[in-house]
Amino acid sequence: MVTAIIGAGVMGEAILAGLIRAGRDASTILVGERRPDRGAELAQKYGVKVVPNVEAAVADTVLLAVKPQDLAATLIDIAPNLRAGQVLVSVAAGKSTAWIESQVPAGVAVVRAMPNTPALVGEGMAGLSRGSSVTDAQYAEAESLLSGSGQAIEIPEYQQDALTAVSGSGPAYVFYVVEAMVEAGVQLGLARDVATALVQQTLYGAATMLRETRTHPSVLREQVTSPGGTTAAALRKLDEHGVRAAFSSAMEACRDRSRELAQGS
Ligand SMILES: NC(=O)C1=CN([C@@H]2O[C@H](COP(=O)(O)OP(=O)(O)OC[C@H]3O[C@@H](n4cnc5c(N)ncnc54)[C@H](O)[C@@H]3O)[C@@H](O)[C@H]2O)C=CC1
Ligand SMILES: O=C(O)[C@@H]1CCC=N1
Repeated sequence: MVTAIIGAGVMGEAILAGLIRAGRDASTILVGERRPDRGAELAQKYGVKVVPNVEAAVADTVLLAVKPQDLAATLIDIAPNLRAGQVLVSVAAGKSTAWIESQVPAGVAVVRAMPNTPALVGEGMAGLSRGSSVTDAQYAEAESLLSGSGQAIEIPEYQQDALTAVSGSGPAYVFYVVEAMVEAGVQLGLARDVATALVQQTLYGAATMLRETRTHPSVLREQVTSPGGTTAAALRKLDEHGVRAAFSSAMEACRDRSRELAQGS
């Protein structure tokens, strides 16, 4: 079974790294990347073969990791080389299976997936949705592309825009919060490297508590919050600045942008 990754930028590399980490033989992976220097970099780093995207398109399973705005042109390029029975997995934000199916030969099994960048370190979270003609075996093959780099769940396609707002874009919100905490620590007089180390380990520890205790986050937050203490003073300020409401409206904007991308803009 040969797997191809067409578009090997941030996300394409994250999935490629996951496949290699999961034990997939590099000789069974083709990369179709239009930037020659980027292709050469990945060939050297992972031992995969880099080929023109039209050649990559003949693989048993083809993962498309180009920008949503580049997907139509990419499908026009590769459609003549696709055939019924192949599995085509797209990670392009907003792009529906129905639309992709309309661009490729009948019988190609289309799966829409929304991964995230922690896939690069084996801790990704991906949501997958089947198109109109995907067998269980074909779905399992698509899932194996993503599960090598973290967790993968199946969701109804109408929920893909919401999932994008939570886990697809979610790492960016976390990194944004980290930046804000480090800057605030520096403002409070800590050296930048000290503030960075404190924030990183705090994030890692809190994430590990969430995963290992399986306790509701509000309970974990209360454990930190002594009555009349320091944390209560900080949380009151976060509420005063509307941080919860800001997350709600940011994630609605993310969902809406995913819907707009479906229309091609
Ligand atoms: N970056 C992220 O956190 C996530 C991105 N995605 C989706 O993944 C896709 C890729 O995003 P990124 O990796 O961030 O973009 P990127 O810009 O880093 O990578 C896209 C790559 O595709 C290549 N490319 C474009 N057209 C091509 C073609 N016709 N043939 C061969 N190569 C071609 C580009 O040279 C580039 O290397 C997007 O559709 C995005 O919606 C999904 C989940 C998370
Ligand atoms: O920002 C974007 O459009 C992509 C999709 C999800 C994460 N990054």
